[in-house]
Amino acid sequence: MSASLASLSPGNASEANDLLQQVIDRSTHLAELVASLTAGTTIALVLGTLLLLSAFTRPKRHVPGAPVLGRKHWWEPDLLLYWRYTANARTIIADGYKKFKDQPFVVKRHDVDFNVMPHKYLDELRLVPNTKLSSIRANVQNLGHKWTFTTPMSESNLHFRVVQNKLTPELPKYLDIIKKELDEIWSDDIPDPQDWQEVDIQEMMRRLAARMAGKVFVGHPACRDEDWIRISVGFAMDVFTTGAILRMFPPLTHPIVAWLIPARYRVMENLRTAEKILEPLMKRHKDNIAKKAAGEPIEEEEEDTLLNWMIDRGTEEEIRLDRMALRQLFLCLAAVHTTSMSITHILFDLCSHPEWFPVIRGEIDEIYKDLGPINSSPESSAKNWLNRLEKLDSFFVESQRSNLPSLFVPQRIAVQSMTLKDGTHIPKGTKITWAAHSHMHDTSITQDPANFDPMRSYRKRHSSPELLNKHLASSASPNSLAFGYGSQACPGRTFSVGEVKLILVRLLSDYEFQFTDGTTNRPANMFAGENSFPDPSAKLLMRRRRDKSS
Ligand code: HEM
Repeated sequence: MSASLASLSPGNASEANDLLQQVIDRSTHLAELVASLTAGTTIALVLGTLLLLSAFTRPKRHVPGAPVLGRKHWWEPDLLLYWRYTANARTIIADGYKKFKDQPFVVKRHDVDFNVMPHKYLDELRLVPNTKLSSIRANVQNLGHKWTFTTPMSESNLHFRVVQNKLTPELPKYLDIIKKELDEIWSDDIPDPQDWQEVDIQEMMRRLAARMAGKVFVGHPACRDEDWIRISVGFAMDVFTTGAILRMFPPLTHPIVAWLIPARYRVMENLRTAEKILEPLMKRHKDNIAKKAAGEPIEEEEEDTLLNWMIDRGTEEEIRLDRMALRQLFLCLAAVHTTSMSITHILFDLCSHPEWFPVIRGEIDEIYKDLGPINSSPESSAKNWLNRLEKLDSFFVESQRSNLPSLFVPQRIAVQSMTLKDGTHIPKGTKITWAAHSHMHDTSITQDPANFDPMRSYRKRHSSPELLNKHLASSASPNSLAFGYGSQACPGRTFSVGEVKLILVRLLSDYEFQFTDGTTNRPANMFAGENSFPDPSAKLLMRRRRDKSS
């Protein structure tokens, strides 16, 4: 339009006036149109534009030659693939595994392309350090990175070191500690109904897992502080919700979408509350260090918590209050829901295969007869006692195989480009993963994989003396990927297996469970993208055991 105005000669003034009038009219219409837009429409328009832009500008990091899955027609834009993935990841991944299990393939999520690697590469990549292939970067990306304030987690691995170098080596001590705590707080969270009562077993288990983790992470009395329990459960939920909503929109839109997500404001509140609770604890510990150094007496011995270990060993930056608040809540995120979901899944699996209740209870009763109650003598330390629960251990393994929290385990981001022995190139920034669920349900790996067979690992362990310490619930092996694999596999796995067993021993010894509709039909797990979880609305009926004499 500016070009046509410039071409007018002075003699054509009336024509110019007409044209000018038209311009003014149109601008007025445009102004009226803009003025008539509601805030909602404006946001929708801006988001729509960014959505389209993102679809074409999003970085694509692929292992060269890897086919892209999830497209129904060659002309489909990537945007459709992203949405299809959110609703249908399970089918897309299973199809990909069937077609391409011996070569890398790509599935597209809104924010990232997953390069699904063949199983044969697991061992080659097993010991590659996090400076080259990073698990924490992959996790932080899943959690919404800067939009959920989790990015600093990828700058230090103090959270990993404290679990690996403090909690796990001192496991016997910490299991005894949490057993005592469990006994003291049990009746706060667990009802004792004489007749069938509907219970929200998932919420009950979240609270127990949060309390157990709290006892070890921050000690008493913080572990019993309702605010601490609330944020150690809530932080994960709020971060996941924020991350999941953000993932439904392309990265270019995140600066806008993030501000519209209520859960993100709760993440901020969780972090502030953690700082308030941790500040006096950190000060007390630092004061005590100073007193000890000066040879002065300290008023009260502190508990040997993971918090104190980190203060003693972390750099100034790592133990800054805001960083410590994030680190503690991240540890809760890693520890609480994973553990509580495992217990829920085991109970659901038992209720759908109730013939296993007497078998597991029989095992528990036998150990009682041999060792007495847990911690009643030097031989009955929690670790010794729980190690003897071989059938429960095997049930746990099968329950995990059937209910993996993520279809993709492990996940890594290539911090630098690397080339594998067979020449396969992984460009810097690529997200690689393994289709753990498909692999663990492959008939060449697991016989009759659709069958829930809880004694699979028990039979394997007892098939030869060399295998007795293999195939455990806490093992991270190429065919058992629930805890990841290699040097970055879950460092808290032996602790979490101990927690799960401690809680189940008490639940199964004292109570009966069944589904609310009286059937043995397990509520189907739910999926969002690659993540899977028990149906949040699923409850159980619970009552005190009637077949127990004392
Ligand atoms: C049944 C319960 C649990 C499950 C299924 C689970 C699963 C996992 C998985 C799959 C990973 C990633 C491993 C990899 O990429 O190779 C992981 C990492 C991790 N887990 Fe666990 N975990 C559980 C309990 C715990 C507990 C109780 C703690 C702490 C006491 C813990 C602390 C961690 C930490 C610190 C990481 C490393 C995070 C990172 O730096 O990337 N986990 N876990």
